[in-house]
Amino acid sequence: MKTNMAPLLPTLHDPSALRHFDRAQLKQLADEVRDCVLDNVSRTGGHLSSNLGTVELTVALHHVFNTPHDRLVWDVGHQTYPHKILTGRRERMPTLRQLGGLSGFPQRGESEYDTFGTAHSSTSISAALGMAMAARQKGEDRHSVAIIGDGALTAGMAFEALNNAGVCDCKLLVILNDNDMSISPPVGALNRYLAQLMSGQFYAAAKNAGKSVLRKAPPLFEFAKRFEQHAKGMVVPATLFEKFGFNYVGPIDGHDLDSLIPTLENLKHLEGPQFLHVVTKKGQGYKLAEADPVAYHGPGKFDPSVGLVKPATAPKQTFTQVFGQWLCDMASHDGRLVGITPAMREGSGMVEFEKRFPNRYYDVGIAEQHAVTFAAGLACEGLKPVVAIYSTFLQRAYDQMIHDVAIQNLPVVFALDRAGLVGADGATHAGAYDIPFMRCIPNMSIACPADEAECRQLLTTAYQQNHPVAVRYPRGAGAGVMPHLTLDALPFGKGEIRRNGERIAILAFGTLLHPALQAAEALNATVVNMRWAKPLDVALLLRVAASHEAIVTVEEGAIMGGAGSAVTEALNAAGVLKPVLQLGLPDQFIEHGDPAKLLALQGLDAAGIEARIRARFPREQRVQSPAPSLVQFPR
Ligand SMILES: Cc1ncc(C[n+]2csc(CCOP(=O)(O)OP(=O)(O)O)c2C)c(N)n1
Ligand SMILES: CC(=O)[C@@H](O)[C@H](O)COP(=O)(O)O
Ligand SMILES: [Mg+2]
Repeated sequence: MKTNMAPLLPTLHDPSALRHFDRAQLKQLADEVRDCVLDNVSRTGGHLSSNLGTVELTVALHHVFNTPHDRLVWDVGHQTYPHKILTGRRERMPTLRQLGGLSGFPQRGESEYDTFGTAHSSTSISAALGMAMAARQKGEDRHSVAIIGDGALTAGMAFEALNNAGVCDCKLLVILNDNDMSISPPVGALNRYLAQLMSGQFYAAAKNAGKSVLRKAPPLFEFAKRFEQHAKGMVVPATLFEKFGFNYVGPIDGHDLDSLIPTLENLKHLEGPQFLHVVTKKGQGYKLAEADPVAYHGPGKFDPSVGLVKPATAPKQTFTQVFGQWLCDMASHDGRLVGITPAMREGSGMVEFEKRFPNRYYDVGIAEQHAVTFAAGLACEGLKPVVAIYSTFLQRAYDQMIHDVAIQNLPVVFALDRAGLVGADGATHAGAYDIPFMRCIPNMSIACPADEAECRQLLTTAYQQNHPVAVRYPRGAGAGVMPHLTLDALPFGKGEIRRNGERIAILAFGTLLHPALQAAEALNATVVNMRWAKPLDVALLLRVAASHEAIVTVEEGAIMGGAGSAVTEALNAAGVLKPVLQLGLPDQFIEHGDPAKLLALQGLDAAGIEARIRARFPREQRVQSPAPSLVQFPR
């Protein structure tokens, strides 16, 4: 709805003013916020369709609640651009997800309105419950509101929190933002249940019961009656959430401020845990995103008047695509293969696999822990599960990896996408820790392909093993070494010398082999493509160590406990005294920005690797090995 009123956003520096806006002003404000989201995301790229869907909800929340005193906890946080725009960050929106700019997610350090840092899903109810109980314990009068999507609600963690919250006496409101979408169409029994809640049949059966429940809460009953008359919203009891101990209200139209605002106002005055079911549309207000919310979930830059267009020249093949093709080829070859994704079908390159092998494809929802144990069960019965999972999301399933897969030594392949820095999503999504956290697990192996061709070969090698193996590869494209479409493997646990030089041997794990090779040209160093962080090719390492003055290890992962640490451990164990320079990601979180720039800032591009080696091992000085008397080796 466009009006002739002067724009409201430019003079709105925090949400306190909008608390006094009338309904017409709030509607105008929502329109302005939506335009602002579309305009900015089309210039920066980012999570578009989820944000277009939360505009009215955000306006209503900041209108009704006394933020930041009242706590809004957004789940995932990829839908918080309207919240950022309304909380003093509108002018910084052009910097979104860029180096030094606004984060794409809530961050406590960015604004006092960002009450809880997020980006991994399904944490909001736990965090909001913690805040609500803290308020109670401290005698503070405040509301805590968790806003969680229907996709995020599929995670076990969300249900752990509901289970706890339902018996807690505190001011907690959980808002389910139900747009009937995850990144891809939602899956599972919960989705079916939510669809039932929405169905006329359920509503008809529940309406009378709803009235009797609501009579105990007169103001809510009054507006419920009004909604019925106007057929705008409805109030029904819902067995599942009520059985968890919540007072369930909804479903209501999450784009209708006339429904949202009085509902929230009334809920504010009810005692005990409250659950509001709000129905929204992903992409609301931008026709192209409404029609294709998957494509507009996280687009790059685009012209809003045209929409997303196919690039004129085919872009370089990504590691994700290499994996997707390999998965289909291996599935054609071996009927035992099953593919599992925890809600990341597109991001993990499994769209084609689902089409071609629907009975061997499992999207288990945002449920990484379940995905891994489910794979273990499949493997017990002789199937060959491939779990495609982002490195950062595997963190959720650490115990499952140890307890259910590794201890039982089950042949599960982990296709670990987004290993290393991911760029615009920042620290929460960086695949920085997988080598350290997997390397210490007995029975696990870890392959680190240096390019696309090796990625395919090492996936085959991993698949041939009779124990768990992870193959880690980064976001996007690599050196452009395209695979042959055969299913040939590389030797298990073996590296290769890629360049013979003198003095310094650079041991590269993964795609940083290529900048390492460039650096080595200038240094005349030896370069080894190690390929495996575990098992380490110790024979090759010792051979190289014997013929060089110093070792440099390079990896796109945390230095502490990483592949470089494996090298120093192996040298120590063999009683070899050799200086080792470990290059990788430092002991700090690396924020969002262009991935190449971020790597350069960490000294992990060719120039940085060369400079750091020169600084540590100047050519004019002969490299000294550590004094043997200082080190005791066990016999
Ligand atoms: C633990 C975890 N797994 C996977 C993801 C990737 N992810 C981000 S948003 C999303 C879908 C969320 O759906 P929903 O909560 O319904 O929000 P919507 O985008 O529909 O608003 C997924 C799977 C994540 N952020 N965290
Ligand atoms: C919010 C979230 O977790 C996802 O949407 C993520 O941003 C996707 O990342 P990719 O673009 O690397 O698939
Ligand atoms: Mg959703």
